[in-house]
Amino acid sequence: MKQYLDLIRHVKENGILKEDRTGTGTKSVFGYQIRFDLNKGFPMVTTKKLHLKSIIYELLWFLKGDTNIEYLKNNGVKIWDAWANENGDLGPVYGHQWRNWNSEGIDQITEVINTIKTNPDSRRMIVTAWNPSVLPDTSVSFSENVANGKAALPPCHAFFQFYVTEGKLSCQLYQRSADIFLGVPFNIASYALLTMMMAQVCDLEYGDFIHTFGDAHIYSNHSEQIKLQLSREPKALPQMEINPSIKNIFDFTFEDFTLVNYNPHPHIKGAVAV
Ligand SMILES: Nc1nc(=O)c2c([nH]1)NC[C@@H]1CN(c3ccc(C(=O)N[C@@H](CCC(=O)O)C(=O)O)cc3)CN21
Ligand SMILES: O=c1ccn([C@H]2C[C@H](O)[C@@H](COP(=O)(O)O)O2)c(=O)[nH]1
Repeated sequence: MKQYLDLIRHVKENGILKEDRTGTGTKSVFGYQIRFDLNKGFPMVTTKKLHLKSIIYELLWFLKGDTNIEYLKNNGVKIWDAWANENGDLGPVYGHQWRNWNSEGIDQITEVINTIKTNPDSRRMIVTAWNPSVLPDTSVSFSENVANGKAALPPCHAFFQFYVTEGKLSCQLYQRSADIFLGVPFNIASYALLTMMMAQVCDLEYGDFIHTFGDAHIYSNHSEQIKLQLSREPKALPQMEINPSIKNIFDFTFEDFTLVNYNPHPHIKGAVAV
């Protein structure tokens, strides 16, 4: 995961100190891109141990169109707890926009798969979670926004596009805001996995995952953790094995994924900025 360590070094060396919504403070750059050839191993950060279970269940939860944390909780995933209301709702976040955009019945995932299969040269194979009509009012609480039909948080991984060439499927993500220590390792693995799942159900080989960043930041309370990661020697990438019999994107279950040869350095704790 040289690409991830290079991103960290780039922000450490070129980042500007910047205040942020959470009041934590960040070192930030605007605009950066990394690329992973999905045939060269599964892009899981190895300089700290990642909780793959949370990544897989979160992705399956997005694909279900679910926006209540109950499913995540039932599977031991806590990463969205801080933003949900007392009923576990987050408002119309990622899953809602992917499967039922703007509550208009537009299933962007089904539509993009149909286009990949029937018109792979299309330059319009896009899924957008960004929906200006449900952006939260930052002067009120997360739960008040949810009560008003708004999203608790606007999407960070906001917009992605597919591309087919030589029988391979690639995906590029635009992430408007990126927490380099906590969020980004999850986001890389999640979109790499989504690209591989999409390739399998469209009978295509794996291409690249390209990750484009807007505001890429290191929170001030993550600088020791980041330093520790840079001191560690990266390990070889693991491989992700996916049950080859699944041919419908909505049929995948947790048991269909097996990560092999993942030998990371130990986990590093860090507080999440809310
Ligand atoms: N500040 C911030 N950073 C984020 O990455 C983030 C948000 N907020 N808000 C919305 C989602 C939630 N995401 C999160 C939230 C928490 C962890 C986290 O605490 N990770 C720990 C524990 C992992 C686990 O329990 O599975 C980690 O060590 O990776 C990761 C991603 C990504 N997003
Ligand atoms: O998938 C995700 C979701 C969130 N983040 C980070 C990026 C920011 O640090 C916060 C969101 O705060 P905003 O003020 O809305 O930008 O969460 C992430 O890295 N990945």
